[in-house]
Amino acid sequence: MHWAIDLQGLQKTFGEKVAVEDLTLQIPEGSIFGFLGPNGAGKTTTIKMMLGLLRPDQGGGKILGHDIAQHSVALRQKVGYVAEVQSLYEYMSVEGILEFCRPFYPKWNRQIADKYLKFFDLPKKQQIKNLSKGMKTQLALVIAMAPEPELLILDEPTSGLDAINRQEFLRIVLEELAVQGRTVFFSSHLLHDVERIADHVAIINQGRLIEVRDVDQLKTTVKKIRIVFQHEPKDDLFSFPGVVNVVKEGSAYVVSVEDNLQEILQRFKSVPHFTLDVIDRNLEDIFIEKERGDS
Ligand SMILES: Nc1ncnc2c1ncn2[C@@H]1O[C@H](COP(=O)(O)OP(=O)(O)OP(=O)(O)O)[C@@H](O)[C@H]1O
Repeated sequence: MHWAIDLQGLQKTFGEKVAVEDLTLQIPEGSIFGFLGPNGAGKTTTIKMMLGLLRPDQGGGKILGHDIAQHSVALRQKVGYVAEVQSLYEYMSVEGILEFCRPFYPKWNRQIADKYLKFFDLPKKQQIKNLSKGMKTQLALVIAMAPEPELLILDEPTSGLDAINRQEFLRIVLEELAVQGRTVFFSSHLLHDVERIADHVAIINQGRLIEVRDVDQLKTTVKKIRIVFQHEPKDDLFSFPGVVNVVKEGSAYVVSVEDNLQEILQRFKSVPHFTLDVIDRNLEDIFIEKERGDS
């Protein structure tokens, strides 16, 4: 397996605050990877360490095979990055900044830049300082896409965009990059966006990686079973690998399952019951449960 991103024990502390703690994460080439977490979880700090913009206190890693500590130009030319807050030269015009960026990238593709300028309807002559926040994000994406990056890193890419532009933005990420087998790493706290486009997802909270999952697997094997028994079941009914949480809601037991779904269903079905329902847990449920530390 080739890893596009291979991070080993990354750690960063600001004063007393451990922003990222012993983070190890490997992301296969060609995946669309959603990096989920609430505000202050450590997403931006992780991304900045990946890009060599922040030096880790401990640990290290490789991006597209390049050591992150080396700040290599070759790596920068292969990675597109859209920051959470855009720091573009405000005095330049839209076309001016594209001309400015072009010489840094041997693979800069003018047709791609033009295509997205048109697509987002960005005014070429407009000064950057007069663009809205969403337009700046769109321009940053144009700049990140034009060099045909092997890896695109997006930090909360949709936060400044309205709903329609968000959809379009995500569609581009999917159509242009995923189809070509490039890797996309994007952070978000919007579960819905992540669920729609990511094939893998990691959840980070308080600097710690809580979970890394395959989204399809998550959707097929991670379920809740809601069951109303005819008689109170024996305690050991729920002691089975894959059962991660059991909550009593009125007369029903709601059992969170992460593995061995079929076996667990058989087990429950063999006990006299009135009703048994299998309920999907979407990322949001899982995320909230993990946040609370329920499971
Ligand atoms: N330069 C800094 N100096 C001090 N503390 C910092 C610095 N950068 C980040 N932090 C702290 O580290 C923690 C992680 O911040 P980070 O920006 O990585 O989170 P995030 O997940 O990207 O959050 P958000 O979604 O709000 O952008 C926060 O508690 C933040 O206050």
